[in-house]
Amino acid sequence: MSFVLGRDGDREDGPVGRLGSYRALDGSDGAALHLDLNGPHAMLLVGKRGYGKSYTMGVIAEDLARSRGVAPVLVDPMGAFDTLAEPADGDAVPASVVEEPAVTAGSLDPRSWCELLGLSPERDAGSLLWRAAQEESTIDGMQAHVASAGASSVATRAAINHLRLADSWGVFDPDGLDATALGGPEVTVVDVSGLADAPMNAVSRGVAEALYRARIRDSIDRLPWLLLDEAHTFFDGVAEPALETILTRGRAPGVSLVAATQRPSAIPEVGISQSDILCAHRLTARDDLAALEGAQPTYMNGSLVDAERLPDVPGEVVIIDDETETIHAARIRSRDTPHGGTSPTASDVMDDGVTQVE
Ligand SMILES: Nc1ncnc2c1ncn2[C@@H]1O[C@H](COP(=O)(O)OP(=O)(O)OP(=O)(O)O)[C@@H](O)[C@H]1O
Repeated sequence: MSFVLGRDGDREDGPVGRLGSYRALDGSDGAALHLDLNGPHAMLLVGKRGYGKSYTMGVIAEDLARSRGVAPVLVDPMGAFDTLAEPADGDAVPASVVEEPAVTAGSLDPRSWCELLGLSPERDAGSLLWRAAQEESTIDGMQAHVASAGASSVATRAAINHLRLADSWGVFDPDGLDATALGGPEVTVVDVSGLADAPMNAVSRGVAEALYRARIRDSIDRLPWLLLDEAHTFFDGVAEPALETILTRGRAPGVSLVAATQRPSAIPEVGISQSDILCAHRLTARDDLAALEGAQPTYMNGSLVDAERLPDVPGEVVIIDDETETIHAARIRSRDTPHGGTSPTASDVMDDGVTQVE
C-alpha cells in the first residue's frame, strides 16, 4: 500500500519519488508515501531551524535527479547541497554543482535593475538606468548607453557607479546560465552561498526566468523544477516577480517550484495560497503559525497548528495535499547522499581549537 501526494491517481500513472512513510500513532513507520513527479507542482516546505526543511529538500532533489523527464535546479544559499554530487546509497543521484553562477544582465527588466541598485526610476540617475536596461542586455552596453545619453554629469556618474558596483559582483555575464545549461536531467546545484543578498537574488531571478521562458518557447523538453532553500530571502528581493510568475502561471508550461522557509510569515500570500502541497515540520513562532492557519483549507478538520498535530521531532511532517484534499502525518525518509546542512557543535572542536567539520 502506498499513497502518491499531488496525484489523483495510482502510483503506476507516472514517475514518483519516495518521500517517506506514514507515521503510525505508536511512532512506527507505516505505508510508503510518494510524491508525484509527473505533473507540475508548487510545494512549500516550512519549519523552524533544525527540524529538517533542508533535509526534506535534499530528499526531493535526490528523487528528481533519479527521475526521467524533469530538469531539477536547486538554488543553494547556504552551500549545503553540493553533497548531492557525492556517492549515493542505492541508485546513483546524477548531480552537478555550479560554483560561480552568472546570469545575463538582460534577465532583469528595467524596474528590477532600479530596485537591485537602489535607484528610484523617478529620479534622474534611476531613469537613466531604466532606459539603459530597456535598450541593452549587457553591463558594458548599459554603461555605454548611460555615458552617451547626454544627461547631467551627476546623474551619469551615479548611474555609472551603480553599474560598476553590479559588475563587481561578478554575477552578470553575456554567457551566463541559460536553459540549455540548466535543463539537463541531473540536479543542477546553483551555489549562491558566497554572494550577498542582492547578487544572490539577481542570480535566482535569472535562473527562474530562463527556465520559465524556455518552457514558454518550447526550447527545453524536460519539465523544470526550481528548488529554493531559505526562500524568504528571494521572495523579499528582485527574484520575487519571477517566483510569483512560476507560482501563478507555471502550471500550463509545466514549471514547478519547491520553496523552503523557516519564516512562512515572510512569504507573500501568493506563495502560500498557490502552493498545492504544504509540508510542515515543527513550527512555534506565533506569526508563522498564524500564516499557516490563514492558509488552512476548508476540508481540514480542526487546526493544523494544534499542539498534537504539528510534529516535534526532526524529519517528521504534516502534509496538506490540495490535489487530493488530504492530510498526512509522515516521516521523511533518510537521505541517500550525505546531508550537508549540519550545524557545527562545540564538541566538533578539538583542544587545539581546530574545527573538524569538513
Ligand atoms: N528525515 C530525516 N531523517 C533523519 N534525520 C533528519 C531528517 N530530517 C532532519 N534530520 C536531522 O535534523 C537535522 C537538521 O535538519 P536540517 O538541516 O534540514 O534543518 P533545517 O530545518 O533546514 O534547518 P535550517 O533552517 O537551519 O536550515 C539534520 O542534520 C538531520 O540530522
